[in-house]
Amino acid sequence: MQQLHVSEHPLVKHKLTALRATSTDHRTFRELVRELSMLLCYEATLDMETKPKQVVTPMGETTGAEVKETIGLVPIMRAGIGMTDGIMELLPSVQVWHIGLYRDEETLRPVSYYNKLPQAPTVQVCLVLDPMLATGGSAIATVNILKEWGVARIKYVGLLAAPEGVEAFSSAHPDVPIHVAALDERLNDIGFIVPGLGDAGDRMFGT
Ligand SMILES: O=P(O)(O)OC[C@H]1O[C@H](OP(=O)(O)OP(=O)(O)O)[C@H](O)[C@@H]1O
Ligand SMILES: O=c1cc[nH]c(=O)[nH]1
Ligand SMILES: [Mg+2]
Repeated sequence: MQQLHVSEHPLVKHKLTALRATSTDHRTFRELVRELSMLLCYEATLDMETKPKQVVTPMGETTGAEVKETIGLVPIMRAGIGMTDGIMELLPSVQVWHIGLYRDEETLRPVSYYNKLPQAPTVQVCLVLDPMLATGGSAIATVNILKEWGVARIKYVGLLAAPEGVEAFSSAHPDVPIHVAALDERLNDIGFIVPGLGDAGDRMFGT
């Protein structure tokens, strides 16, 4: 589990606690997901490559930096959509490529329903966005799609992970780092993360 990065940031812990609470309404839930996503993105992009860039200031000139890599956000619908907006504001010239997957309630296997990736990759780095890594099936399937597309570097950014999901994901994709706000205790018998936060998509969109 070397590729697992669990945030230690006090703000992440504070906001995640509010997110988990049953009493948190849909609007606040969305706002917290947005804020947590930005904080986690900051941590997940600490190793992003830059190149020197000259800048003229009112007081002179200096060498600054600009992000070198082209970055793609890959939100897994539906719940991953809630993580996209805030991160788009942080990252310059980002592209967003949606992937539609839902988890079959009986088998817990991901079912694909949307993928409009063009033939050749248009980004160098992809951040897969989905709040919940439960069995890991949805995240594994998405990274399979991105590797087949030809993306060189991929990271997963989520909010909560179950140990079972981390294990499965790390075995399938040992090269892909996982960035989350917390590693929870376990999955229950219907594949939900415990203590978790319930159904992320339903809480986000009020369904
Ligand atoms: O790790 P897994 O076992 O694959 O489970 C995680 C998936 O389940 C949830 O999506 P869901 O299927 O509920 O779809 P939704 O976002 O449309 O509600 C969640 O957002 C992940 O995509
Ligand atoms: O706990 C869980 C597991 C999968 N998907 C969710 O939204 N919540
Ligand atoms: Mg759901």
